[in-house]
Amino acid sequence: MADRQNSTSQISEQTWDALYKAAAEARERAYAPYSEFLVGAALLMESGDIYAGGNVENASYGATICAERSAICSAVAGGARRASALLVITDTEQPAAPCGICRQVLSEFSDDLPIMMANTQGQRVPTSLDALLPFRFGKADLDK
Ligand SMILES: O=c1ccn([C@H]2C[C@H](O)[C@@H](CO)O2)c(=O)[nH]1
Ligand SMILES: [Zn+2]
Repeated sequence: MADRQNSTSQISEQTWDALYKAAAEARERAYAPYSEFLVGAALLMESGDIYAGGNVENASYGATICAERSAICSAVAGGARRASALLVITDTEQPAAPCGICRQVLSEFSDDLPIMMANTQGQRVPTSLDALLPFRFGKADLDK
């Protein structure tokens, strides 16, 4: 298993800055009229391209799509598959972590994924998918 604390250091500060900017812009465009909790996410893909997304809520609350999954859908639609880094931004005192559903969806498109949890004040907390989702269920588990 990859280093739980420091996989974010594999990504340059310049790249994290680019991801922060993309995620913050996507957050501004999030559609969250019900919770008014705007979230932005930006993914660096192995291609080098960055894809971002905001949360997209629905009057049928359970149909809501989180920012992280919105970014994944955008990346897949753009032809990208493997993710190298994720930054998530919220307007909270402490940066918030991706929800459980998003952790599972991110797992489909990455091995260990360096993750930066950020807030609009500019705080950044490093973590990784290995730390947030140990003992993952994946494609290999479907082999009978
Ligand atoms: O990691 C998370 C957690 C929540 N949300 C969204 C879903 C919903 O629109 C709002 C409140 O839960 O925040 C995300 O986008 N990502
Ligand atoms: Zn989520």
